Amino acid sequence: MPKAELHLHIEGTLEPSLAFALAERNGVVLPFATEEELRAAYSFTDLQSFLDLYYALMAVLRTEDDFADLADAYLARARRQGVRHAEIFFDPQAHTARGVPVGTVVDGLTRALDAAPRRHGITTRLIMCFLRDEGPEAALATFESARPYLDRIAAVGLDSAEVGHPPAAFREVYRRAREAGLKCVAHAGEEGPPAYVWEALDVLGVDRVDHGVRSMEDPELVARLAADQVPLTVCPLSNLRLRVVDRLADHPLPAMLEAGLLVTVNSDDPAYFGGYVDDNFTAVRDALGLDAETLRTLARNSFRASFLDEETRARYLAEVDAHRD
Ligand SMILES: Nc1ncnc2[nH]cnc12
Ligand SMILES: [Zn+2]
Repeated sequence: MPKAELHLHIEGTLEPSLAFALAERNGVVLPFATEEELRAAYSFTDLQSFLDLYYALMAVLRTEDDFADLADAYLARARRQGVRHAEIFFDPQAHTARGVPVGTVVDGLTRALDAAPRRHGITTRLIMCFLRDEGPEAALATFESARPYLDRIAAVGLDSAEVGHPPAAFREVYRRAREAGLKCVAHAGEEGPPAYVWEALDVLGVDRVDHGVRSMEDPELVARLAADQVPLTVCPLSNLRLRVVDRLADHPLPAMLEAGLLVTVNSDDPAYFGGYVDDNFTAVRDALGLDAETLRTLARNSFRASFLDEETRARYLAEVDAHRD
């Protein structure tokens, strides 16, 4: 099924094999002797336990080539999963903190993204995320340091440790982003309460909410999201691995669809969570008993919720309608 992926951290596509290859290339010593040892650490109790490993492993990403190789490897895999369009997050602060300039990151990623239509048959957008646990001043400094690259960036986002870091503090950086013509998204309602989703909508003015699954605890919020058809980028295998849900069979995805929300299915950090986007489609189909029409709705939603121009969006939607299993 043709689909768009709208919630994908490029750093979360760093597979153990590439991590070890880049460690070797850059002379970085990892605190794991083998790929098996590293994989054994992929047992998470919550978001923070994942983030600790996610940031640690980024030590191997140092040069423009590293970022280009990382993105190209993701795009090759994504195409095999039916992805025709990808809107890709990156975390500049996770790299500048280690002395890697934002320009190195953007140049490497855009080298792979620019080649993607002809190399992989995938169109892309780039979304620059701020690390909410680093605070609003650091986000502002990051935004200003990225100004020379904004013509290659479609949107800003907000990620990292959610609880205790509500969206409202980031009002000014989102105002500047919108003023610069960028779209706005934010992680909210993953581990954080519905109040954070309200703030993302009303204070930051986001065009999409990333995750948003805890919105289901607040009927008024559900009504608002449905009325405005605010897209939610849901990541089922991520929610399972980070213990947002105990079992995939308990996932609120069917209730979200039932409530008329514009829901999409995505992979978040596929190298860590046991599956790329089509694996997420298959997992929810099997665990939640979703039928073929519902899966097609999810694929249609992914293009409807994208930042594509209308003409390209219509072309992809026609591909979904023409698709036969
Ligand atoms: N699921 C997630 N939530 C918040 N920040 C993240 N960074 C990478 N993956 C994330
Ligand atoms: Zn995410």
